[in-house]
Amino acid sequence: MLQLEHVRKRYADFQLQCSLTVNSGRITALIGANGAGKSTLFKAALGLIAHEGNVSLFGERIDQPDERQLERIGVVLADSGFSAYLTLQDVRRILKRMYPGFEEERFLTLCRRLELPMQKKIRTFSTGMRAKLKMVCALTHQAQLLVLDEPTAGLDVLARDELLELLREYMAEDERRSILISSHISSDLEPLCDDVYMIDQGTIVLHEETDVLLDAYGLIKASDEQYAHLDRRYLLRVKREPYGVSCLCRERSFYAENYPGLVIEKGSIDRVMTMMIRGEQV
Ligand SMILES: Nc1ncnc2c1ncn2[C@@H]1O[C@H](COP(=O)(O)OP(=O)(O)OP(=O)(O)O)[C@@H](O)[C@H]1O
Repeated sequence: MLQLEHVRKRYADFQLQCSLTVNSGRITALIGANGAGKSTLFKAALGLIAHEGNVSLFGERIDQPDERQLERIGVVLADSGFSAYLTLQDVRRILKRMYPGFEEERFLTLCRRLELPMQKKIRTFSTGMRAKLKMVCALTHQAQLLVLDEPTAGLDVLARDELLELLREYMAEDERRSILISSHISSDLEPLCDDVYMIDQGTIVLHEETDVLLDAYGLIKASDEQYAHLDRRYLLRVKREPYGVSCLCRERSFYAENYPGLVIEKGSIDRVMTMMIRGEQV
């Protein structure tokens, strides 16, 4: 559905250099700290910034998506939005002109469901209301692919939950749809996404299926002596701790079976991400 191959973008103090694939029917998450390069990757994928490397969208190599392709993508970007002087009635009219597939009824229903007032100017909207509006716009023109950069940024836990539910409903409606979504709140993405890409300083440091990450990865907490005897085959990162070392491993069950008494915690996106960035290569 969307493929980035060796995409490179250079700024004065930063370089993005990555490959990433969003497959049909999948929710793919891009996780990274502030400044890791998430927005730059999204902009490169959408042809909003010049870059090297290849981007394919809906099976076609593109420099910039054309109108026809854009109609098939629902986008939320950090710095996108409508003029603050418009109302949702205005937005409804604009979307109707922009998108042949605009679903007016769904737009109205979602605005009601998310308690977005039709008559008020957007400048009176709170941060959360603006975030909800962006999502409504992305969800109401029969897009096949959603590209969502931090769609839940600035939202409280209830509002985040509401938007994540909308994404689940969107996917349930058609099994060929896909989502690329970024966030630095990994608890939002863990139950939602099928694939996780972790990005650090412009480079993808890990790509894994979420199920594999949660089932097979683990965090070993070992004394120096225990560490000295550990089989290193599946150790990915190690970090010094007051009690000895913590190690990120794959094949958690291998260590559990072969080293009884060793403390091994289950993997989570946060734990894996922290170790991939802060830990040292084994
Ligand atoms: N137009 C630009 N000119 C120069 N540097 C830029 C530009 N846009 C982004 N950068 C730099 O690229 C790096 C990555 O920025 P980017 O916005 O992609 O990160 P991010 O992962 O989206 O961060 P955040 O989570 O804080 O939004 C940063 O160091 C940023 O300063």
